[in-house]
Amino acid sequence: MIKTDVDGARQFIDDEEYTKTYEMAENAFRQVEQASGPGNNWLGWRRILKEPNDAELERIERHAAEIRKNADIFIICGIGGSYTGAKAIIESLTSGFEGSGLEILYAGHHMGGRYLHDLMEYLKSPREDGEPKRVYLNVISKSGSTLETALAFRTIRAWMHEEYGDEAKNRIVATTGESGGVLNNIIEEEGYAKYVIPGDIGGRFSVLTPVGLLPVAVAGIDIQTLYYGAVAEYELTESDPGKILEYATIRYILHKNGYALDVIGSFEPEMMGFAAWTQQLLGESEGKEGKGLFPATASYSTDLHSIGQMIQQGQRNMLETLFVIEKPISDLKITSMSDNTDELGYLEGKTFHEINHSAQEGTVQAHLEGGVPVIRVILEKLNAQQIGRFIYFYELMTAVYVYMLDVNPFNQPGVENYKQAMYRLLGKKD
Ligand SMILES: O=P(O)(O)OC[C@H]1O[C@H](O)[C@H](O)[C@@H](O)[C@@H]1O
Repeated sequence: MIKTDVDGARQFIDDEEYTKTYEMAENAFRQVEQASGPGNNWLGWRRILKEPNDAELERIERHAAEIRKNADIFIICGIGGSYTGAKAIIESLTSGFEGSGLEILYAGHHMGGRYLHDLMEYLKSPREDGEPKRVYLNVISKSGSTLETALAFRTIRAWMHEEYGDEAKNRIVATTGESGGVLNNIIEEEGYAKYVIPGDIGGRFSVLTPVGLLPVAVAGIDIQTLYYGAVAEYELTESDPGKILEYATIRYILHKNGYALDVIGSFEPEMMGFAAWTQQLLGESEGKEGKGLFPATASYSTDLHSIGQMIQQGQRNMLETLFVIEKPISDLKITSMSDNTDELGYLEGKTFHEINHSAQEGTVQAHLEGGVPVIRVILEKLNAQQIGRFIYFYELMTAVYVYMLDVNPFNQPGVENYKQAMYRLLGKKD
């Protein structure tokens, strides 16, 4: 179960307003449950947990094991919902310092030429033993036409075909919509392996489809445990959505009362990928029709030394969401020393977890005193099961809360505007 601690936000909310608004949250949940709200053909993220596709999970596991055996580098080529979730899971559950074994790299998430140039140089450079690097590529795009992803894919696959010849087609895997889109034409022509993103699941809700599951399995994470964690949270919240409704109610009231920003962060750097994932999930879902809380992110305690000042004493229009991990991720202790020149002797014997926890508690106290409502979303442990639960928890909370705003959570019409202007400048026909 994902737990929440909303005491730090409730003190900013009137009881009567809370009770009245909670009924709205119940109605919004019913809209999700009965598929009766706007965008009701985009609820596949619930369907896949109600009826898990074990055959697909097994296919992904088999394929990932083969890639892990043969690859030096696995490139995740996608943007937005087509990479944020996989990146968040991988960063939360694997160490960044493995140093050997399979390396996971990212492409197609921006159009910086230097990054892609340097990535290509790195791919082309030999391994330490002088052998060429064995590169695998997973291009992920629901529409199959997103420019950032398509350009990086063109660059990398052209090189892979040159480098590996016919073998390239066994090293390139495509994850896209069932049909249509340029990517499907390429897959057909080249014979790449394909995974389908179901038509009723939008990008930012797609992490528990092959979009996220294949890269995560390639990273060595147990996707069965992850997936069934989400299933367990789905089942729990179907019969008891109380925590979700409480959270959505509070967010709705704060929004209505003029709050403009939700600063989403964690004292665990491992959770910052999820701050980015949540940022897209909430931002593209609620930021329409002049509504929505801007989802900002803050990484603690790092950012206490920069925007912490603003959170404490800037304009009073922000709430804060903290992702908390209850059980220590590490038991690393403060180093004992014979002298106390650095004056840190008073911390000897304590773990970093204890100190980080005190920093968190102190920050929450200070922010509450400074007038910032704080919501804590709590995972018991940092493991695949809890991460699966966390993903569904946020997907459902987002849908419920955005229905309360009387907004369709599942489209993103505003994203098209920059694309049209950009394509005009680039001289794209039609
Ligand atoms: O998977 P794709 O079709 O390439 O889309 C990738 C991303 O870009 C779009 O512009 C949307 O704003 C996002 O919601 C989406 O996740």
